[in-house]
Amino acid sequence: MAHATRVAGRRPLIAGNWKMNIDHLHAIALVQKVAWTLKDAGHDFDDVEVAVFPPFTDLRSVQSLVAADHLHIRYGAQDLSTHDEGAYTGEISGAFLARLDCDYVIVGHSERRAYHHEDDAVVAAKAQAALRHGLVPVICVGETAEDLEQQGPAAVPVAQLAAVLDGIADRLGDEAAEIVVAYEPVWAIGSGHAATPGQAQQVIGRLRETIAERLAGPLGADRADRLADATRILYGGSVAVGNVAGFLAEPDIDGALVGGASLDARSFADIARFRSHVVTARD
Ligand SMILES: O=C(CO)COP(=O)(O)O
Repeated sequence: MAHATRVAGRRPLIAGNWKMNIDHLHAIALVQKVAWTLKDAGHDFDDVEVAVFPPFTDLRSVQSLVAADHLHIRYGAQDLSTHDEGAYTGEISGAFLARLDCDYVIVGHSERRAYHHEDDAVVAAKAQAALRHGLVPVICVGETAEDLEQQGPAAVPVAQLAAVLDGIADRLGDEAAEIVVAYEPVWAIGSGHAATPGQAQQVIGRLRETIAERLAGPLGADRADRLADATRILYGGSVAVGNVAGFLAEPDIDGALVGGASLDARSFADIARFRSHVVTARD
């Protein structure tokens, strides 16, 4: 499938993953400031969606603020349990996240894969759990520096995505089911060395093809193609005000998953306003 131009239906998504930063009191201030900064700048939230992913303990505060002030900021959690309820100490059910009006939940972030030993089967089960509760899973994939050296850039992210798709294909038969994919090369996360837009486009183009190829069997080629065209695929890894527009100028890149720069209201708002940036350097 060739994707020369961005499909009109894919609304860009600028997502801020706060990781284990910002307690619930600071969360209110940060979300308010992001919302006000964007409102003052005339941001069109229907044109570019903005979402934050605070720690679990912040979600209730964010929910209350967003509802009370009618903010257009969307939000989600950084993780969820594979289980729905029961004796799983310390776990958080997707049902609870849905009750807090979360739209999204991140699954398979490389930090969870590395520090909590989550393998593809666990990530697939988490994506399943998200869809079970009407949450959109933001499925993270990406290669380490070692993978890159040994297998090139696309092999590991493609295999990771294929494994998750196999686990959720039965749920994606439903036309309403939605997923978001985030390509985050591990070597680019928190390093200050982002991939180039061209590198990211190359892998993300392959990820889009993988959706079409992998789901053609279970869903039929037409539905698989439609889903591949409709799925938003984000780039993450040292996204900053100065580089975001270059990524979004690529045909298959539909947004950014921002870590460090999402903790500062001004930076995150400026990233969300990428349409007002001039793209100067292209590789
Ligand atoms: O891991 C990330 C987002 O999920 C990216 O983090 P940085 O933007 O800090 O590199």
